[in-house]
Amino acid sequence: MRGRFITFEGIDGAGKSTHHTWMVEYLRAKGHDVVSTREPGGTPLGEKLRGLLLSESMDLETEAMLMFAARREHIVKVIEPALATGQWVVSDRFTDASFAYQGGGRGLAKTKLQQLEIWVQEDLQPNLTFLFDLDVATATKRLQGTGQSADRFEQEKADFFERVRQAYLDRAKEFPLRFRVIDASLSIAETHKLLENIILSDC
Ligand SMILES: Nc1ncnc2c1ncn2[C@@H]1O[C@H](COP(=O)(O)OP(=O)(O)OP(=O)(O)O)[C@@H](O)[C@H]1O
Ligand SMILES: Cc1cn([C@H]2C[C@H](O)[C@@H](COP(=O)(O)O)O2)c(=O)[nH]c1=O
Repeated sequence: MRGRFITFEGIDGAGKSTHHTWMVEYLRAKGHDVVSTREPGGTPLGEKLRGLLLSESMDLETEAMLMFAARREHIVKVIEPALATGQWVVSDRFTDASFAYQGGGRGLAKTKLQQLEIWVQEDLQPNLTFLFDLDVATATKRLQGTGQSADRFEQEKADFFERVRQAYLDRAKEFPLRFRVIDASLSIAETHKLLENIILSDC
């Protein structure tokens, strides 16, 4: 049986990596064979592209195409082979991030993103996407609390993240069957309970 493909999305600092890590452990404890991965990244080439994307200044269309180039490598080398053998793939970000960041945040035309999506993904879509929705001020405070230096995206201003947040919410409205919007202001323990209930009823 084909595995399930679950993605985690949200603005930087919303908590998706925290919950992604928890979900991978939760599913493994339930006996699933889980591939834990992330974007940009997930393959040796994808991780090299991630290094460039998170640090080098570049043209917006170059940025979008590099995100999708890393994604193509990820799909062909990791995601599809895993799903085909019944493994579950749990990814910290996927294509919704391109619509939110390059589309909403930076203003790249949606039609261009849609063309890249069809080219790179063919018929592949996640079975389930968790969107961690949080106000920008709280997300920024959480990021500052980690004490880590900010990458090229995290250095963007609040209005950029307001647009990214709105683009994610628009995307969730467009694909209501796939998305579950999570109030990311809940405590970590409350969120995990919520995720557990969703997984038990959906999968
Ligand atoms: N529900 C929560 N309540 C309070 N703090 C939280 C919550 N979820 C995560 N955090 C904390 O917020 C910080 C950022 O969390 P995390 O790295 O998971 O965010 P993220 O959305 O993955 O960010 P990025 O996309 O930049 O990696 C961490 O210190 C984490 O412990
Ligand atoms: C997949 C993808 C990612 N991004 C941005 C969003 C984040 O700021 C970084 C990845 O870092 P994270 O903290 O590990 O989530 O990349 C993007 O702009 N477009 C994309 O398609």
